[in-house]
Formats: sequence, structure tokens, C-alpha cells
Amino acid sequence: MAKYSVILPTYNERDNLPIVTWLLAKAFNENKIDWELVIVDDASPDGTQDIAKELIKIYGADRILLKPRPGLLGLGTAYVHGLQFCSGDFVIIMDADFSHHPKFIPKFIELQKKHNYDIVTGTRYAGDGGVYGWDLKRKIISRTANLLATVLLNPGVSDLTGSFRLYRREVLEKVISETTSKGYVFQMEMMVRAKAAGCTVGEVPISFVDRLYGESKLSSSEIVQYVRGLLLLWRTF
Ligand SMILES: Nc1nc2c(ncn2[C@@H]2O[C@H](COP(=O)(O)OP(=O)(O)O[C@H]3O[C@H](CO)[C@@H](O)[C@H](O)[C@@H]3O)[C@@H](O)[C@H]2O)c(=O)[nH]1
Ligand SMILES: [Mg+2]
Repeated sequence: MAKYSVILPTYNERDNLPIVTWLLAKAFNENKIDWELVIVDDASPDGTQDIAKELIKIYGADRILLKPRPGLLGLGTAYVHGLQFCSGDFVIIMDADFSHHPKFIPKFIELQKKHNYDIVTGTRYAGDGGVYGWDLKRKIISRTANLLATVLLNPGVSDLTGSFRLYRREVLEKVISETTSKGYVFQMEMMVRAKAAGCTVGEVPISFVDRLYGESKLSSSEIVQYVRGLLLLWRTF
């Protein structure tokens, strides 16, 4: 039976972590899927790691792994760090604030199996996918980021900046080793490189609901990094 590892990067997610873990356990167990959760916490001052340790006691150390880092080191490198501890055949990356609802994971798995895809990505920008709870400014930032990447690089994927994805483990290892971005731009670079390497990608429409607890970590420096990364890839491909 295939095993699925989830990498969950966290920074100040103490209110969200128990619920997202419960929803993950439910989605996997109800569908009889073998799973583990790798939490990559960047020294959150709000006690996220204490919550993670409690969750390990509840669900067991074979299901939940806490792999912290000493400081806030960026979203992209959090996946790189988490991947070395994953024992699954497939790896799912997602946000911890239940903007990415675990109920979609069985759909990702089903689609991957059906077409033997290398990657399945959640999409907010195709089918009945959508975004709920963002203000106009954030919607424009996300749409523009996707549009720019589509116009300049055209990888043929409708949501390039989203971070709810399932990867075949070897594919993730290969693409991640070539990817240089450290922050949010990581998702776009990963997908562009994967497509350039000939990986097959399936899409599952998802509803992205903005977080209820805590704050987004998207900063203006992430936007600058995105544009830089985009131009770099444009020159390469
Ligand atoms: N360990 C770690 N975790 C981080 C870091 N930065 C963010 N996170 C975690 O990464 C997840 C996403 O961060 P948010 O701050 O909630 O991001 P967002 O503004 O909601 O952005 C989302 O949408 C963007 C646009 O689609 C995505 O680009 C982004 O990846 C994310 O899905 C959360 O679980 C958050 O705790 C970091 O430097 N280190
Ligand atoms: Mg969020």
C-alpha cells in the first residue's frame, strides 16, 4: 500500500494546527490511506511546537514528526527541510491554516492514480475552484503573479503560485534539488521546472478560504523575490 507524507510548514499556527491535523487524520483514515505528517516549524514564538508535541502524544510518533528549524527561514526551504524526513511514496505540501482543506486530498490521490501523474496540483483558477475571504488587493496580487508567469513562461498550469500539491516522491526530490527560490516564489519555480523536465501534471479545483486565526506571512519582500525569480526563469527557459 502506498504511503503519503504531508509536509506542513508552520509559523505561529498554534490555533490552526490541532484542527488541520484532525482533518488530515480523518481524510486519510476514512479512505484507508497510510500517512504521516511532517511539521516544519520555524521557532514560532506562539508555542506551535508545544502543540505539535501534544499531537505526537495523541496520534503517535509514527504518524506525526516535528522537525523544527532555529528561525524563520522561508516557505520554500521549509519544504526542502521537511522532505528529508518523509518516508512516503508520495509527498503532499499544503498550508497549516486550513486554507487548504484536507478533504481535497483523496481527490488528489484518486486523480494521480487514474492517470499515473507525477504531480497533482490544487487550482483556484480553473473549474469550480475559487478564493474566499481575500480583499481586492490580495486577489489582484495573486492573479497578476499567475498571469505574469503564464505570459512569460506558459507552463500550461492554471494555478502556479498555489501551494496545495501532491508529488511523486522522486519527482519532488529531483525538482527541489534544481530549485533555488527560498520564499513563496518557490511554488512557481517548482512547477515551471517540473513542466520543463516533462513531468505530467493533473489539476483538482479547490476552494481556498482565507485563514480565520493568525496572519498571512506574505510580505512585500516576497513580491520582489517573485518578480526576480520570474525574470530569472524567463531567461533560462
Ligand atoms: N516553517 C515556515 N512556515 C512558513 C513560513 N512562511 C509561511 N509559513 C507557513 O506557510 C503557510 C502559508 O503561509 P500564509 O502566511 O498563510 O500564506 P498565505 O498568505 O495564506 O499564502 C498562501 O497563498 C499563496 C498564494 O497562493 C501561496 O503562494 C502561499 O504558498 C500560500 O498558499 C502557513 O502554514 C504558514 O504558517 C516560513 O518562513 N517558515
Ligand atoms: Mg494562509
